[in-house]
Amino acid sequence: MSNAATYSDNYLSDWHQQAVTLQNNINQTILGQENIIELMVLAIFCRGHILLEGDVGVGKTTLLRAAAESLGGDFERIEGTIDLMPHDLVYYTHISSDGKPAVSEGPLLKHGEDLSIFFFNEINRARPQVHSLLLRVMAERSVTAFNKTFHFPHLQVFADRNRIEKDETFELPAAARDRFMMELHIKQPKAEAQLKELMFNTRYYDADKLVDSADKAVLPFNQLNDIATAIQSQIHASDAVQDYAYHLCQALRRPQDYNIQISDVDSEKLVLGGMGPRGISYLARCARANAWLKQRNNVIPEDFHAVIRAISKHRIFLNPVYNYNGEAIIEELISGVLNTIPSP
Ligand SMILES: Nc1ncnc2c1ncn2[C@@H]1O[C@H](COP(=O)(O)OP(=O)(O)OP(=O)(O)O)[C@@H](O)[C@H]1O
Repeated sequence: MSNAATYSDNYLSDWHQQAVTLQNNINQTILGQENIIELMVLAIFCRGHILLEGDVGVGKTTLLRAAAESLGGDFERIEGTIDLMPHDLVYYTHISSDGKPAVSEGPLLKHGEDLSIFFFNEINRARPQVHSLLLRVMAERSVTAFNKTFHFPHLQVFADRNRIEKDETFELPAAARDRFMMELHIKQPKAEAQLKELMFNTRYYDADKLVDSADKAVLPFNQLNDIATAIQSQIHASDAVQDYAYHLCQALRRPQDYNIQISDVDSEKLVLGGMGPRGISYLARCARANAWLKQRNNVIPEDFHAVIRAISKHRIFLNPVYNYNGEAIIEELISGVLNTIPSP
């Protein structure tokens, strides 16, 4: 299959340049996370929500703030706490300057249609009632309050959660995790030079200053929906590539049908649930966006390989007997699938 074809449409190439600028901008702020940043850029151009998870102090919040600042539009941030209630996102009550009780629009409502990024820090510290409201907002980009429906057509939710601290937290249910296009796992950089840089370069000591140093609003955020639609309609997937992607998804769901062997695991009983239609369509959309970012007008198997982990891992549910080693097994399953399904 040829992967040399490049798209000719000016609209797509102008936007490609802007996507590269966005990517470089975030990379200049955050050290050693090139792969994660590339995936975030893909999610942004597919209009997908992102959940970031990692160890403590690895720069999750700083990365999400840097991405939000670079994107432009109005930005709102909320801290997940155990006492946060759904209405705290929608309105708050206070005593106004004339001494009377008053109700004002909360973080979700106050920016109207200009709300571009809703950043939910430590999402798993918030209660399930709050998660449910957020789910609706993520799925429908709207919320009903004061007898009226408010719309946020440009909204993208970025959330993070700490991988280590699980006390007094509320795990996100499967349905909530499925609404996130990608779940990204961030680790500290491995390279000695980068770790020394993070240790000794004062630039990285103050996250506020660091985020402030990035160029702001490098994209017209309110046109992202249009470019996302154009990418999906103009980047093609041949029948052979569609077959390939179909079998990737099937094999992740039913590895036994593809004779995929995983050490010490009964493949017949391994997977309880895999990617549903939302997940597989996210996979196809991100593969198209990846082809576009690599300046091709056709999708190739490598486009699926680039995004499959970020999209499928949080959608694969194992038989509980394998949960003790779940992460390693899912990784082995994905590698097994990629090695087994023949590329067209
Ligand atoms: N890869 C990185 N690039 C730039 N700065 C980093 C990086 N990793 C950590 N830092 C710096 O470390 C500090 C902590 O970062 P941050 O608060 O974003 O981490 P976190 O993962 O969100 O922490 P927590 O787990 O407590 O929520 C900040 O000053 C940030 O600038």
